[in-house]
Amino acid sequence: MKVTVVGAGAVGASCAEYIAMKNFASEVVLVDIKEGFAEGKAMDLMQCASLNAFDTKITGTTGDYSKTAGSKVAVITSGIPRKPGMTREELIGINAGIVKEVTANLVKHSPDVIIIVVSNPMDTMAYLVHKTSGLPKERIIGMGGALDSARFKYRLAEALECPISDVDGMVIAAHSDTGMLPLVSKATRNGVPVTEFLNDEQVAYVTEETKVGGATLTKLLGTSAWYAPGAAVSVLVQSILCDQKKMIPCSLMLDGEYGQSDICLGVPAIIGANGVEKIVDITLTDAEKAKFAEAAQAVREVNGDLKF
Ligand SMILES: NC(=O)C1=CN([C@@H]2O[C@H](COP(=O)(O)OP(=O)(O)OC[C@H]3O[C@@H](n4cnc5c(N)ncnc54)[C@H](O)[C@@H]3O)[C@@H](O)[C@H]2O)C=CC1
Ligand SMILES: O=C([O-])CC(=O)C(=O)O
Repeated sequence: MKVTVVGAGAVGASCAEYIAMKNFASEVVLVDIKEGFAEGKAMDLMQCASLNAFDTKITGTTGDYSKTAGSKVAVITSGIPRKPGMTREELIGINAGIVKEVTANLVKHSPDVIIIVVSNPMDTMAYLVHKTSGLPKERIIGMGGALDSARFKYRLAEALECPISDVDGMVIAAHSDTGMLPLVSKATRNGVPVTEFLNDEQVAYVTEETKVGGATLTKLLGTSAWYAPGAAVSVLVQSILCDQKKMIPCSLMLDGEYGQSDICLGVPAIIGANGVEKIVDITLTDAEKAKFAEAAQAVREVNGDLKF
């Protein structure tokens, strides 16, 4: 099955690389606006095929969306990343126009496509795709929670001084420095609540470092991260293409779930061949419910800046 990745920059190329390396897609089409850039990235990646033993065909195009026709999944990574000191929300002015235009081109050539939105501010960009694409809500997925949960597990394992594979945990709510909600109450080390091992100070450190995970990397790198974002997208794409029905937190259009409507926010969902197969309603503590509502309010304000 064919996957399109729009934006052949840092995140887009990483998405294409991880998808190809996992060898579950027949073709990945990279699209970029910069002349020759997607073609070059595709060629470089294809020259890894014999070295890394994958058969996925990777092609590139400068803006010719006819090459994306019949895509099962399209990933939108086009747009600018933040620089140190910026918030994701500050990217809305440039990225909204790009995401809207790219969405229209994708849907024109692949009316049955499932869109994964990566460009920031992601929750608002996912909302924009809902409002402008005409696609059913099951076929629009914002990627944030998969990445934020991976960062949560990284920080938990660091605090617990244990392998990351011993740790489980999930981050929901907004993909923003203040609106992320790492669910400490549900995080475990081999099934045992992490709160049995970590004191309040350690828990507060893990929570805060998780929330600013993207900002920390942006400060270190001078631009935002790409390896873990690409890997997180590849997990979502694989769950769709292979109908794995994994439970993954994603930014989805809510219609009463978690007390919210007409907003995209990170919630756990079953992701399979049809896209979003079910939003999973989990029990939150009162404090978590309050934080979820606070995050929703902040995202709603950013959504208010959109012009359709
Ligand atoms: N949701 C998430 O978890 C994450 C989101 N991001 C976001 O992903 C986006 C991309 O980040 P990077 O790849 O680091 O940026 P980048 O600058 O390396 O790549 C972006 C690419 O988009 C292309 N582009 C711009 N306008 C286009 C258009 N109209 N059509 C096709 N291509 C176009 C550019 O030419 C560039 O190659 C940013 O908005 C960033 O904030 C990044 C990491 C994680
Ligand atoms: O931090 C950023 O701007 C990019 C992003 O969303 C992330 O890495 O989580």
